[in-house]
Formats: sequence, C-alpha cells, structure tokens
Amino acid sequence: MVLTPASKQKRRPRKSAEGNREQVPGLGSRLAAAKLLSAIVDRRASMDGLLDPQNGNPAWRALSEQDRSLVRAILQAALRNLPIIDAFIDLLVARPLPEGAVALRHTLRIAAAQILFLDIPAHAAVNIAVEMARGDPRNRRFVALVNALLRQMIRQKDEELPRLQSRVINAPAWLGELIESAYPEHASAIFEAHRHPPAIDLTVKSDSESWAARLGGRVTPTGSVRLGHVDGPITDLEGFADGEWWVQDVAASIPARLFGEISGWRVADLCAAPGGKTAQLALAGASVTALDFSANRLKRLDENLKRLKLDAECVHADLFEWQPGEAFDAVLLDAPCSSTGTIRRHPDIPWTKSPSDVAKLADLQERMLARALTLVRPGGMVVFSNCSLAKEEGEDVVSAILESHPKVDRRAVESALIPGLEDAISPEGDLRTTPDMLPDPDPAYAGLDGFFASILMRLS
Ligand SMILES: C[S@@+](CC[C@H](N)C(=O)[O-])C[C@H]1O[C@@H](n2cnc3c(N)ncnc32)[C@H](O)[C@@H]1O
Repeated sequence: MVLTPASKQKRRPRKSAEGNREQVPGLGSRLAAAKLLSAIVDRRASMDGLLDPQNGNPAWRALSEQDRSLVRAILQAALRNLPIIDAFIDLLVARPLPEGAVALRHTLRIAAAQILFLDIPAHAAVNIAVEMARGDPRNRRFVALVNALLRQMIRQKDEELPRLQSRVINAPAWLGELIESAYPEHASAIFEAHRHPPAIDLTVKSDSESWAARLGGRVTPTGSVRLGHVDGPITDLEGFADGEWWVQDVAASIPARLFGEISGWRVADLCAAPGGKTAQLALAGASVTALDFSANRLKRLDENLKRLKLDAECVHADLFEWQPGEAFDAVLLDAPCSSTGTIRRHPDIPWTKSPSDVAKLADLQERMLARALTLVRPGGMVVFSNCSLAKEEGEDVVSAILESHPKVDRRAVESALIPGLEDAISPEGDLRTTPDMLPDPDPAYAGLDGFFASILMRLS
C-alpha cells in the first residue's frame, strides 16, 4: 500500500490545541526529541552540547529524569538508523514528502525510531506522532498521512526492516562514500557496527582478570576489561572511586602502548585532556608532561589523575607556541580529528561533521605533527594518533610528513604489542582499527573505535 498526503483533513472538534497536548502522556518528550533531532540534523548542533545537564537545550533541561532517558534513547536510535528510517518512510509514500516538510519528516522519524528499534508500544508511538502533527500548524494537513503511514510501518516492519537493513547504506552520502572508498572490503560491516552502541571498556591499573570477575565483564585480548552492559552510573561501580580503572575504548588504549617499554623516559603528551593516555604513560613509569590548550579539559585531566593517584606535570598551552626547555625522549600526539571512528558512541557525528571538517583537520594535524617532531630528541619517537576513519586524517598525514621530512622514518607497529589486533597493522606498518573489528556473536561485546596510529622516529 502507498499513501498520499491529504491536503484537507476533517479535524476532531477540540477545546484548545495546547490544552489537549498537555493531556497526552508522552507528548512532551517526543516534541523535545523532534526538536533536538532537528537541531542536530538541520543545524549540525552536537548531541553532547544539546544534552548537557547545565547548558543544554532548554526543552531537554525542562524534562524529568525519566523523560530525559527516553529522549536520549529515541535520539540515539533515530541517529543510528536514520538512512534506514528514511528509506522506510519513502517506501510508504506514493509521492516523495514535500522538500520543505522538514518538521513532518522529523515527526515521522521520531515515531519510526520507537516503532522499529525501541521497546515502546508501537501504537502509543503512532498516537503521539498524530498528536504532534495535529498540534503543529505546519503538519496539520498531514495528520491522516502520519497515522496511516506509521500504522503501515508497524504492519510491514517484520518483512521490510531486514530487507532495508541489508540494502541501505547506513550513512549520509559524504560518509558513505568516504568509508566505501577507504574500506571497500568491509564497508558494510562498518555501517552495521555503527548501528550498535559500544561496549564499555576499562583500562585497569593491574589484574584485569580479577576486575573482570568483580565487575561481571570479560578481559579483551589487549588486556582491557569489557563490560557489555552497565546499570546506573559507571562512577558507582567498584574500583572507580579508588582509582583502580578508567573508561577507555580498547582502540584508544593502543597508541600509548606503541612506545614499548618507557619506564624512566621523559614523555610529552601534547593533546592530553581528558587524560586517558596520560594515565597510561604515567602508569608505565614515564615522567609525563601533559599539555592541552583547553583549561576546562585540563582541569578534568587533573581530577582524573588525582582519582587514579597518578602523576604528570600539567601544562596549559598551545602546542604551536609552547617552548619546553629540553627535548623529550618521546612525544604522543593524539590530535583533534573528525571523530568518525567513534560514531557508535556519538551517533550524531555523521550529521554534524562534513568533508570540509575532514580537510581542515587533516591540515591542522599535519602542522601539529611537524611541530611534535621538533620537540623530540634525535633518535626519539613520536606516536601520532587520532580516532578518525578518514585516511586523509591518518595515512595521508603521515605520507605527507615523510615526504617533507627526510630525517624522519616510520617504525612498524610490533604485533606483540597489540595481541588480538594483529590484523589492524597495515602493510605500511601503521595501526588502523575499524569498528567492525573484535567481532563477537553478542553485539554488546563486539567492536572497538576506529583509530589510526603511526610511529615516527626522528633520525639522529
Ligand atoms: C582527541 S582529544 C585528546 C584526548 C586525550 N589524548 C585522551 O586520551 O584523553 C584532543 C585534545 O587536543 C587539544 N588541543 C587541540 N588543539 C590544541 C593545541 N593547539 N594545543 C594544545 N592542545 C590542543 C584539545 O583541547 C583536546 O583536549
């Protein structure tokens, strides 16, 4: 069955639109979800910013705790599956929805996220979407369409959803092309991985086996503790307050290990905050200088190190201007990037980032890496890393630096340093992880962030 928009609807007699809206349970949270989805998709606002408890969107802050959790779940489900949801909507209409009917599409997307991906009674989701359309002057003429389309979606879900999931590229066009051209052999596995929330990985100070047993997790081949699910705040878990572990994705835990044995070395961590890698370097016995140009983020780093009872010299400075007295034995540059490797935990990224961000960040990274190489002693080592899937921000940056710096050489990543991730070493010897790696039959325990890391030696 296909549906056409009705231009004129018979409206139910009612006292007042607003009065009626207040009486519909669940309407406020869905209106907030549609508003936030629009801010992310139409205006590229970041989800973390919108959902910030202190400075976030007022519609979000006005909600109860319970409604906030619901809105977060709806938004995440919608963003993780947006191309699939849109394809389903388009399948059910005879003519494409009008280009300008943005509010209508968001209403449908919010309802579809609930119907297709969340454990919410589907008919309640439809009824609320109908009320949303009825209360919005832009959408009133589409009330019957919303009702019929979403009921049709419920009926066709079992048959159509698996078909769409296997056929639709689950990314906006720019990112779909980026991933398909960079990873032609496993692009569809990456798109599929992006549909699932990530496991929670902990880097433990020692004794992974015992912490995995205590926290109900598993030890990954790289030695992290992986939790498939956590009820309540992570900070309530045993060992957090005592500084026995910190949250760090398996992939993010690799770059700091690539130096090998660093006890007693002077190491600079140039983009350090909030400090996951600083903590690893300090725990490994290095004398660490942790630099960041964000005062707020550096404060978080300081708090994290205090909780972990680890030590580092913290420097608030711009790495382009900082003048340390003496060259370092090693430098870690975990550079700012498009974060396209972390889409599982930040599903807004495909909609808030663009190819021009990738290009700008790649240029910044190349300049940062050139600067990092001046801060290490001859014979010293620089590890360059970031959590982007774009080769422009990883492999291409390193190629450009090697071409312009004859006194710099690449050292291949040693497979012994990354047990279980040997396949992530590229033919050139760099580390390249993608979210479909570390597969597991249970998606709650599968995957890791997309990361790039390369080891560069400054020749004497
Ligand atoms: C990807 S984050 C680093 C994450 C960190 N390495 C960790 O493992 O927790 C990038 C950091 O670079 C910092 N940054 C960006 N440009 C900088 C600059 N020019 N000088 C110093 N820090 C900078 C940002 O403030 C941000 O904290």
